[in-house]
Amino acid sequence: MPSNQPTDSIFNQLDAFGHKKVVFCSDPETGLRAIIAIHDTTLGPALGGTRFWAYKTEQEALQDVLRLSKSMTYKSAIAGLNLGGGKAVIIGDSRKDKTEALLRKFGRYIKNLNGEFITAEDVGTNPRDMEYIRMETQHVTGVPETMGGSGDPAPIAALGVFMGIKACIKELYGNDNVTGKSVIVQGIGHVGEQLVKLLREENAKVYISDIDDERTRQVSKKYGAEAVSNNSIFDINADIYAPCALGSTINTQTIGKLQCGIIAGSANNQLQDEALHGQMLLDKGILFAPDYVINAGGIINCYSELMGFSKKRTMQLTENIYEATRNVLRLSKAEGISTTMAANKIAEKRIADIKQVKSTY
Ligand SMILES: NC(=O)c1ccc[n+]([C@@H]2O[C@H](COP(=O)([O-])OP(=O)(O)OC[C@H]3O[C@@H](n4cnc5c(N)ncnc54)[C@H](O)[C@@H]3O)[C@@H](O)[C@H]2O)c1
Repeated sequence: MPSNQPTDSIFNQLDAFGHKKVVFCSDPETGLRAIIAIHDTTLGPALGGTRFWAYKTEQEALQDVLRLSKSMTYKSAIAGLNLGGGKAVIIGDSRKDKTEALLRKFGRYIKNLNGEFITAEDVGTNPRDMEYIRMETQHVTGVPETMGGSGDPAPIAALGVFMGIKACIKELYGNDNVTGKSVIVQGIGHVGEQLVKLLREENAKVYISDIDDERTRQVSKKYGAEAVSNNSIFDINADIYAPCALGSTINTQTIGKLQCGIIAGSANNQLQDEALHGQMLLDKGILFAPDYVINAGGIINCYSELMGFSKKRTMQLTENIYEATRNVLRLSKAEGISTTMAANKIAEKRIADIKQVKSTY
């Protein structure tokens, strides 16, 4: 690394994360400002969602897309998919700045990558948005069922998280029964709401919190979940904390407050510092289901769509998250390492093995 570069130099950041390619998309006419990050394509094309978010700074957007795309590499690897890792962020307020022209222009940028990057929904985007992108490029999944796609991946993502929760319960309690367990679901958007539904169907006690008060009221009423304020969630004595909003909610401050035995949710990059906070959770005896292991249902849905969608196969692959989580927990226990380190080891081994396979022509 050149020594005369500031530590926040873009190139230094790319080197630190090990990215293959990062594309900056700027189109003043539509207002598009986006970053597409392709982390690794050893296992296949880089697939990852497009997040539409009002980042405070460009630096924050870059950090997010670099972190998220790297975890997509690991997510697909551990789920056994033939996909690499990528992600995109569009900078803006999804409720105000989203237009057909902006999304289609973004689609043109994806088209120019010739299949090296394939996208899908993420926070701030939905199947309708994918439909616009689809008008410009075929390299998009999660398009509506009416257009031959698999639709919203959120229910499958929630099923995967539910399987991860069950695997953790099995580890702590000896059986994987959710009934009677108490769960805090933070963020009741596309995935969070579906998770609340699955938990309530098996009679878990569910607490919910969201920055959107109206939505909290609706979901609370619909499923019989108890609404709590976002400020007080770490004061609640629940068995499980399921972060389903944005990343970095697990940090030195919140770990100090957490009273649960299990953390398992859908949000990407839940640990503010993977090594430090993974170890802190291990030391405190909190079982952490690595986010990218248990939230792989969404990517599995997208992968199925690329392979010719089969609901049955998608469900089977998603249910396998139970066993994938169990494998991570076993390795963590056997080697006395954090669950994130254990998951990374399993994912990195698969990538290294397949790189070796692909070295022969
Ligand atoms: N949608 C998928 O298929 C999928 C798949 C895998 C992982 N994920 C991840 O799961 C998380 C949720 O995804 P989603 O599709 O449900 O997004 P979403 O935008 O539908 O929902 C996010 C919810 O979190 C709420 N929220 C935002 N900040 C909050 C805060 N500080 N505290 C409490 N609530 C807050 C929002 O109001 C919203 O209701 C994201 O991190 C996403 O990357 C989603």
